[in-house]
Amino acid sequence: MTDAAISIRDLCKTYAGVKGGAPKRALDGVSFDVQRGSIFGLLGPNGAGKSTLINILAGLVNKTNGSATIWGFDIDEHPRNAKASIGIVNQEILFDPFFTPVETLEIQAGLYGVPKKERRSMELLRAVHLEDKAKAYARTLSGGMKRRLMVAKAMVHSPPVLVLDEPTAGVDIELRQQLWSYVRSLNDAGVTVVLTTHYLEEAEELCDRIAIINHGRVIANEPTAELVGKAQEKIVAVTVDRDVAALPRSTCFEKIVLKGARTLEITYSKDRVNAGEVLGAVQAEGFGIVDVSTKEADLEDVFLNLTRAANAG
Ligand SMILES: Nc1ncnc2c1ncn2[C@@H]1O[C@H](COP(=O)(O)OP(=O)(O)OP(=O)(O)O)[C@@H](O)[C@H]1O
Repeated sequence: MTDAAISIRDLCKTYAGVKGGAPKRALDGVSFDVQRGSIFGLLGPNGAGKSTLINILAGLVNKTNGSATIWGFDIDEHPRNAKASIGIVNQEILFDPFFTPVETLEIQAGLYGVPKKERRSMELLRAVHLEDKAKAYARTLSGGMKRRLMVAKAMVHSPPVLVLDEPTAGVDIELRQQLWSYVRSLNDAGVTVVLTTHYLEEAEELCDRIAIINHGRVIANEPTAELVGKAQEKIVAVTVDRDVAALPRSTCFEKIVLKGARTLEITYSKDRVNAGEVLGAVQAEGFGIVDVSTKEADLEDVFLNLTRAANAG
């Protein structure tokens, strides 16, 4: 029995080849835990295996090997309890366009066996800012509204774990912010959240911990701050005391470009040199330093470095 919200061990999935084609190994021994109460990010390039993993948790895809528990319930031994413990928002928008949002939620609650007096369809619609659309046909909702209805639909049975598979694809910035603030409020209320996203800044902003999956394998699984700290390349912008006629040279610099008459943008590898050495190299070329600013590495850098390294290895 594990205390994790989700616990995955050695999960493998091989899809049979279509029409005599080669079988496809989509998950190749994936293991990780999602702590209760956290927001966990699952990142990876297209085709990495994220949807396969989520569909196994949802009971929509049969795993080839390995095990998974949701809220302590093994998906093979206690599939009903495991399913009741998780709400999943899929990439595709799925609901009957002829039902209204409130009907959609009532039907979903019925499917999960939520008794009528425990249903909270209007409360959920209010939370996702769709109260005034409660009785409109779902087909008349905008893309962003449909997406938010999907989130409300995933929450009808009040699961302790909410999984969002690429929930903001095609959602504009304002609605995305609204969606995230709702996800945050659910998390504040104790719901464990797992999300897959291609928006790295978003994962960086929202997630406590991030796992990166590539070609069906986990290549990183760390607290967000540590993962971001892993980016090796740093950029420092240095403003010098006179116009730069010729760029200074040094083995400390990975790259140097002139930004305006007196500002140098220098990329350096922080596992090789430190900022002091970089500035010293500029001074050694006869420049006085007037101002300095650094750019922190973001997740995009880490992600590219890790996937590049994993692909090369
Ligand atoms: N039903 C299937 N039959 C055969 N191969 C499949 C099937 N579903 C997925 N795959 C393959 O398995 C691999 C993983 O796909 P999956 O959809 O899990 O990736 P993903 O990380 O979710 O990608 P994306 O972000 O594009 O959705 C891909 O190579 C995909 O082509």
